[in-house]
Amino acid sequence: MLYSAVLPQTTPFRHGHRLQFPRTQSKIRSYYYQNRFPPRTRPFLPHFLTKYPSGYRKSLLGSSSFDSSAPPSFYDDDGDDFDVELGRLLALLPEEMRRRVSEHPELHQLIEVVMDLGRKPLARFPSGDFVLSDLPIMTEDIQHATSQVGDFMIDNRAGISRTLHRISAIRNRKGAIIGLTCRVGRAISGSANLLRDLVQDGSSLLLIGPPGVGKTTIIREVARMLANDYKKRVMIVDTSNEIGGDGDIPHAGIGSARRMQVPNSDMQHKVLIEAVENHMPQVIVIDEISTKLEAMAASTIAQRGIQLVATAHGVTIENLIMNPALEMLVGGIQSVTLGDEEASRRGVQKTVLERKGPSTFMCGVEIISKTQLRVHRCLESTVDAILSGRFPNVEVRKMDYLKLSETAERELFIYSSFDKANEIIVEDAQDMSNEMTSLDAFSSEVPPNMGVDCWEERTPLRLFVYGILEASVTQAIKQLKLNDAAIELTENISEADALLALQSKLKKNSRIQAAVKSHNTPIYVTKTSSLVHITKGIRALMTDLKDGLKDFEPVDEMKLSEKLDALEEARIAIEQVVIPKGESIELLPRPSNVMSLQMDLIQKYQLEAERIGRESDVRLLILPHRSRMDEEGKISERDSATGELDDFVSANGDPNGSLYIVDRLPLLPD
Ligand SMILES: Nc1ncnc2c1ncn2[C@@H]1O[C@H](COP(=O)(O)OP(=O)(O)OP(=O)(O)O)[C@@H](O)[C@H]1O
Repeated sequence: MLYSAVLPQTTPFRHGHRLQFPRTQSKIRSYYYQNRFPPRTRPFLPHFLTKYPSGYRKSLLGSSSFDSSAPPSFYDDDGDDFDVELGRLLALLPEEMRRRVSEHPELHQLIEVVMDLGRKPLARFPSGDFVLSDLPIMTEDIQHATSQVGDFMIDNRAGISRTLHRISAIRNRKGAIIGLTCRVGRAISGSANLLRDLVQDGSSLLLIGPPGVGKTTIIREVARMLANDYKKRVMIVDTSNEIGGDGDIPHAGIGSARRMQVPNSDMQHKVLIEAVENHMPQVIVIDEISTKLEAMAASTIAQRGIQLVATAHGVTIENLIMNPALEMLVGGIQSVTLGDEEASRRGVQKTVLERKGPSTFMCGVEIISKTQLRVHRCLESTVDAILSGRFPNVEVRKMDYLKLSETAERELFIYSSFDKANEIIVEDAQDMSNEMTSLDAFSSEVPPNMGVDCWEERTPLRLFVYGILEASVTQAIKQLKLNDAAIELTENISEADALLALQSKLKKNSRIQAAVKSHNTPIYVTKTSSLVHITKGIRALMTDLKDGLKDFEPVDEMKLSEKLDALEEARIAIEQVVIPKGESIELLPRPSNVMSLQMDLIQKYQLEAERIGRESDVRLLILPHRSRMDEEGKISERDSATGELDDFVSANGDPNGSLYIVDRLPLLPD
């Protein structure tokens, strides 16, 4: 039964009011679910407050009416505690909003409620935003909500006692709260099962992912798993009380793991060290490492042999390598100048980037979505591979939630899947009660080196379309009967795998030409925007890129490495020679697009540079003061920014270059 269907049987769902629920019905449901699902595999059940004595129910409806004589932990594995906790978040909302959100079919997947003064309130669901009221939010609505939550700390976050919800405030310049983001927190049994083998091994794990992808939820479950299932002494350093929930008694979702609160986020690194020195933990769990000090503290802890499980914001391991505050987590990066002999033996530039030392973490996990992860079992090897322009070994692990019936019950199913040389192996969906069997099978079947294919195979081809209607492209994709996920249209040229453009339009846009040139993106042009030509173009690019992926991608990776190398060279030259010594310095010869990147960096330091040398020997000379560029420098810069398509074709039009001509249409006017 849906939560919304339960609500009409209750009295108005307001702060301080008791909810009524027919006892007989609850007994039937409890019996049904307890027999249907083994512990820890039961879904979140919509029956509301079924097993609490009525006096206790009242205490769950708002922090101000919280009854301290209530049992220390009301959370158990039945899942219905989530309904209680969701109720406490919804109690922050005015009645009309509460009713509308309660009637939403995705109530149990609710992510956040957003209330901004003078605007219509929104509920965020996985399927998108839903307007909760036609009336704008008023000051009283915000006051009503904030009066029921704990104190807002320096990070502008507050919680609701004994729940996992996070209430974040937006303030005006005078400090008054004018907006709230109310994030629903959940303890999800099974959410870390894809990592169970690594957790059990004692590996230190670094989880990275963008905001809201589910990092905290996974890390909370890892803490519980380690403490309860593997009987480890686990200490959580809980910077915003998000892992263990608000209040002094931690949420039952962390099991028997202990939790240290952090007075303010600047103190996180100190509390980390204190945790080790005072409480003899075997495992430390920490959410959101974001500063150099925190990264240093984490690396100190790892050196003491403590299993560390942590999260950081970022999308891929590469993002960490590029982040000066966090690069230490992966061992730190340094620029090394090789001797001529060594450079030619390795076939690389004289200056290369290398990992400085051991990584703080054994494994890295990129969280792609709530159901998909990429595991780098050996983070050090991944970093070394990225720095040297190779593809890292990576395991793709997937989990799926399947809807079982129209009653919106959910049961967790698990897939273990990976790709091996274009072959996709997906094990049968299994009931969670069999999850360990599934995982064991998975772990033993994962080949030690899965290489590039497993990474690339699942990534859709990102296409930047120029001068052609997106609707036509979508229609062409349909005509070709391609998988929906095979092509993704992107508006960001730098992340595109290919460009599909109308020839006449592309010729007129030198900015796009320069951009694709600097990213080395293959171009496909059509002479007309007819569906026939577009379809031909897409077929050609799919075939080329599929066939050429292996030859093509490593080249791009090499290019990335060269860019990193060149930028690091420029940075070191500026910071160690030009600025402190006031001397000019020549960089190594580089391709023109890489020099443009170096030039951007130099300008960020408010310095200027000249291009010197000829042909293959062109390089930048960084000047110690602001000076006018000589004519040669100006001309080269202008050329790269506004170069004609003709130049571009002559530079890239060879069969091994990045220019592809659809249906052999000539690019230049006949
Ligand atoms: N496996 C899951 N199934 C359903 N909902 C989930 C799952 N994992 C997380 N969520 C929900 O998604 C939202 C975001 O999760 P969470 O706070 O863990 O993300 P996060 O990556 O830590 O975010 P941030 O970086 O902003 O702190 C929450 O409402 C959470 O309850």
